[in-house]
Amino acid sequence: MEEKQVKRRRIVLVPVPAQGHVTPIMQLGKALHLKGFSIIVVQTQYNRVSSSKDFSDFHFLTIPGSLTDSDLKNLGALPFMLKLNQVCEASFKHCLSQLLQEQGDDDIACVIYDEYMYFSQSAAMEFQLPSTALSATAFVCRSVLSKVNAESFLIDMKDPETQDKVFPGLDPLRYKDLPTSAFGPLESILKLYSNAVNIRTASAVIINSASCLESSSLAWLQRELQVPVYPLGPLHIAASAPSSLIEEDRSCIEWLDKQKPSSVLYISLGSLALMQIKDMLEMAWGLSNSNQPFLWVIRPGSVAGSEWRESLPEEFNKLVSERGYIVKWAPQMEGLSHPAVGGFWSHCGWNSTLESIGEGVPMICRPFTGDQRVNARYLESVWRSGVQLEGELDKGTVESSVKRLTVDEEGADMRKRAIDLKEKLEASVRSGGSSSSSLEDFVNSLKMKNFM
Ligand SMILES: O=c1ccn([C@@H]2O[C@H](COP(=O)(O)OP(=O)(O)O[C@H]3O[C@H](CO)[C@@H](O)[C@H](O)[C@H]3O)[C@@H](O)[C@H]2O)c(=O)[nH]1
Repeated sequence: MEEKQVKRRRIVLVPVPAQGHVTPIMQLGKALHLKGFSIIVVQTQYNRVSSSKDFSDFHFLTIPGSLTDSDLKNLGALPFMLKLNQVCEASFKHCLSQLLQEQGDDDIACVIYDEYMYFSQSAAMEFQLPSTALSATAFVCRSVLSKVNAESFLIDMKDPETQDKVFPGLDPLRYKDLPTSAFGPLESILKLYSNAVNIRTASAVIINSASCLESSSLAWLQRELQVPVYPLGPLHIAASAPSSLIEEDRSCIEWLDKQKPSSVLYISLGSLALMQIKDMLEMAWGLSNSNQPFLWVIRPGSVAGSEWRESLPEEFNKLVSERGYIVKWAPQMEGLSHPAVGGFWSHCGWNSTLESIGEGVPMICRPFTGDQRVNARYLESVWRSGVQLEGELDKGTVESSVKRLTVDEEGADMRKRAIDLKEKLEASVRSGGSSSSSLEDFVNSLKMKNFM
């Protein structure tokens, strides 16, 4: 007898073309696919996820973005995002209209877009399709974007006296911890923030965090945003979906296999951070003096000036061959879950933060920009599973913080707290946990006709 094919309703995903944003939206896609939806990923031609075996059931479409080579070379990340929003709206509308012609408007359950791809929301509205914004940051960062008037905040920040003060209502965050960006001019920051704050016009908001990590910020958002807020994180535990845009060097896992349990410091600064050679040398010497083994991800283009290898002293190269391992890109999740890894030196991007907490690994926090300072402050002062390095980087501080994390009693205490958080996060995505129930609620809301 012929098996009757059950028709799946479709969900359209619109990722930002950058690793830290692609990762959570693809994990969300995987989680929703497991709930019975068919997934269409609409990407621009910049930085695309490929339809690997992990996404063989997903359908991938590309919309033209029409940015010039000079735009791509010269625009910083924020002006790039603003421009992308201008140039993609028409092509996305065309794409949606074609999808609707194929099967009828009842068939698309929702357009889920990264909050910085806000052109998707106006396109969805034109076709009267429900839309949901995905926020790839912590609840507290999302609430900062809504609570802080960016214009007056940036003026206050010009006064050096203000920087160390706690921002009213955001304790323990200080002015200097709030998300500013080194990526673009003031004007772009204000525009992008104010557009992203328009998240209220979406039908709902999904956030990649869990209530056990930051319950009061979640409660504030649920009160203030006036649209349903679904905390579904950590998405990487809810649904594994490897979506690396850069080729992973798996040889580092073999190297980790040969190291002692909890001895290695894993160092990675995510997909965007740019490091100065001066800081890199201080790190190298501090690591050298700490006597701990290390696995260091040095992504091409992540060090200002291409001659970093030549800038390293010969002794450091010797040290790397004896006690360290350098790769261009690692399978990070596998690395963090490896028994040899005892600590993580991170820029505190939100994915890395969740992945580290999710594996019970304590952190050395050296944030660069944007939300990373908020995450670092929370890791040190709220979750108490990290130490933050502030001010000028020098080899003495690097050495002592590596020892604090991997050798001292303080590191063992941080590890205990990190493991406690890991257990709570795992419980939140298990059936009946807060994030798992929230996913059920979101899926049920998609079945209702009035979800708009
Ligand atoms: O060798 C590596 C290094 C990183 N990763 C992965 O790359 C992702 C990096 O994401 P994240 O830690 O969030 O850093 P960024 O790439 O810097 O992410 C941007 O986007 C994030 C989400 O909005 C923000 O929190 C950050 O501040 C912003 O810089 C993570 O999933 C890592 O597992 C690898 O797989 N291999």
